[in-house]
Amino acid sequence: MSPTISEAYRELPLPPHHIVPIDFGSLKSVPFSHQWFASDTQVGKLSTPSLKPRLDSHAIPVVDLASPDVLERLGRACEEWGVFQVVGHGISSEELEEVESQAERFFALPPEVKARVLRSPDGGAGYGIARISSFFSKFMWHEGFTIMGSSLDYAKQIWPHDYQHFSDVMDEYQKKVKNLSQRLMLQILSSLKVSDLPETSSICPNPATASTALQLNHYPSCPDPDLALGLAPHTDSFLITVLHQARRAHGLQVFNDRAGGWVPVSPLQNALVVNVGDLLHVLSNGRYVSALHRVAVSERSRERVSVAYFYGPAADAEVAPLGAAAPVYRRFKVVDYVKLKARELDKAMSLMRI
Ligand SMILES: C=C1C[C@]23C[C@H]1CC[C@H]2[C@@]12CCC[C@@](C)(C(=O)O1)[C@H]2[C@@H]3C(=O)O
Ligand SMILES: O=C(O)CCC(=O)C(=O)O
Ligand SMILES: [Fe+2]
Repeated sequence: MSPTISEAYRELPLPPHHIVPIDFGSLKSVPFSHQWFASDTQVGKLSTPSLKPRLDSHAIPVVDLASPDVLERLGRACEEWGVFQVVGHGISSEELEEVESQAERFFALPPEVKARVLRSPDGGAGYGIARISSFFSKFMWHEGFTIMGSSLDYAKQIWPHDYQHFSDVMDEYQKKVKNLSQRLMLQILSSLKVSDLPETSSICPNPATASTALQLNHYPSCPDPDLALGLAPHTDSFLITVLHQARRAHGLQVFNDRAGGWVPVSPLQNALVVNVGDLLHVLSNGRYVSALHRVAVSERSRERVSVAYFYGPAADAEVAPLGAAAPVYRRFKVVDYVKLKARELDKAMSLMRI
């Protein structure tokens, strides 16, 4: 049997307080455990003096997949930002809204029902706090539900007599967003203009063996948004992430060197946000940036939901810079990188440098 991404977490089980979220619904103020100060948001070299973004969001590229110069636009967006919004992606707004409302339906359940699908201490999928939480001294204003593969078994545990709809919606969405991810990956890889791309084997990647995860994110309404942080700064690990953020749900910010700070990624009607992940950064030999991003809790008494789809090569596939005369990253197995990141977080990428 080939390894799966979840197996990467076997060696590093998390304690329960890094799995089970607090009962946000019962809180009238932000507990000390969830109050962030400037020094808490330091991740490696990047510290953030304030949660207020410094710039406006117009700079984030919007790429229409139907535009004739789509490859050039994708390439530039990946190189300069590592994040962009796609329109003309073919997934209908009805479908996105349905996924969003099923996610809301799940998060609205009482804590003891959500606990039926709790992530296991040594696993990757299930309900709980984001895995990166263990690297920070404060907890995030966030709960998540990671689905790997079909959501049917989870749905049966959550709604024993009414599981079909949730499961149909989530699995149908995974199919569509997987097709979109594959299409984007092929275009992004051709935007790299590498002369001899390997066959659609491991790296390209092969949709039949790809590592995928659907992550439902919930940022509950918060009594004091200035004190809390939705999701701490991180880069996504796989090749690309395709994210749907609910309308009017501000909060996602991306760090950009050229812009000199945090830039909000404002929700755009019918657009999906695409992030370059660590593995695409490696394939491009460092040319495409794996975007550092975070989520601020922007508004009082407004909750926020987002749905992220992570797309990567098979867990046992090998990744290395494509066609680079002077590679700056070693060749490594995807599963080994996920293990290393579980231990080292933001240091993992530089440990793979030659
Ligand atoms: C398939 C993935 C991708 C994961 C790990 C695993 C399951 C859940 C994903 C997230 C979702 C929340 C942010 C993140 C940083 C986290 O803590 O869990 C992501 C992480 C990654 O991109 O590394
Ligand atoms: O909720 C968001 O906008 C971002 C979520 C995210 O970064 C993630 O799931 O990795
Ligand atoms: Fe992310």
